[in-house]
Amino acid sequence: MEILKKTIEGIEKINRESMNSKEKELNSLLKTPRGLGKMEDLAIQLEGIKENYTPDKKIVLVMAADNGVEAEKVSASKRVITQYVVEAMLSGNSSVNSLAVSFGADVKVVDLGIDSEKDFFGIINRKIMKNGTRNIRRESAMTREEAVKAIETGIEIVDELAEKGYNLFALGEMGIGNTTTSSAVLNVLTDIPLEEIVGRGSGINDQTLEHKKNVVKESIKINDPDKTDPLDVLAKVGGLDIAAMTGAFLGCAKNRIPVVIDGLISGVSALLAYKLAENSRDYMIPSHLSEEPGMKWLMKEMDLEPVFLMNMKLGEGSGAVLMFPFVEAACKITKDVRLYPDV
Ligand SMILES: Cc1cc2ncn([C@H]3O[C@H](COP(=O)(O)O)[C@@H](O)[C@H]3O)c2cc1C
Ligand SMILES: O=C(O)c1cccnc1
Repeated sequence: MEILKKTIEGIEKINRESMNSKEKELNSLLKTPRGLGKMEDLAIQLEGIKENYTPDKKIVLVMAADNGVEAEKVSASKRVITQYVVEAMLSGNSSVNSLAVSFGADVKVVDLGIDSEKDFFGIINRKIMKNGTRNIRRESAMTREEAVKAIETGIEIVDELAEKGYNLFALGEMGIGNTTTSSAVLNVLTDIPLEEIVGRGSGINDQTLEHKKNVVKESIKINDPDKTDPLDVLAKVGGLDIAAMTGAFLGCAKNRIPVVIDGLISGVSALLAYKLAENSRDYMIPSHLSEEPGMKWLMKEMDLEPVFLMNMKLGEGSGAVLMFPFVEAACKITKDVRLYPDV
């Protein structure tokens, strides 16, 4: 708990003065006022995070773990798919790797609780629960201690990677069943009705969708999480993947590193980080509007606006990494564009 407490205390607001001077600089360029729209907002945000910021080393950090609720048949895929996809990621052959190569980013995967005895080559092994979380339809996913440990693991990993020079992060995940857990967390933390949140995840049919909504409803009823206590909500109906991403969002904010949000699960983790430390939102950059219905509500809740409408519904950080070239370009505007002449 000490690491989490210190991290929360260490997250500062981004620098208003630097942002104002960047805005002035952008307004002095040979273009229409605010002509570059959101690219200008991004340039201003990045300057507030760090003066003269430019991305040097870019990374998609994937938090992987299994979710006990998979036993309720809420996903189109079997539990074992978590490890198959993780193995593909580690050999450079999952969807996110394909995109990351184009955008010059590394991909690293953390095992928080993949239900497998395998020694995955190249993984960051930080297993907290050997077989993944417990089934939220029956009991708490984690104890509060386990949830805090997973958050703190996320923080520590960001610290280690920041030490190695990574200064632009995208946060993704892999864990069959995690659109169920993240929908449950979102439903408890907001007043948005379940009908508006629960979606098809990795591709379920109408009948399973109704079943999934019931599982979320019953899981919340059985665990009765305290909506005013984000850690209680996370521990009872969340997951290790969500917890570790929550920590990573906090860790990036503490290290003054910009961090891109991916889809629903990444977004729910961002929301948890925001609830734990309001200032952490200043360091977050939205990317795409996932097709999971909860995503648009989640963005509204955080007062963020996604940039891409790509019809993506995958996770892994695949939508977030698309934002990397935009971050790079935003940093260059005031370096490259001429000043407006005095005429
Ligand atoms: C082959 C495959 C690759 C994936 N990569 C990410 N996910 C995504 O799907 C899962 C969430 O959906 P649900 O809640 O329905 O299980 C997560 O693991 C997420 O990362 C995948 C899913 C599959 C099947
Ligand atoms: O929004 C997401 O991140 C998402 C959607 C479907 C499946 N997996 C992840």
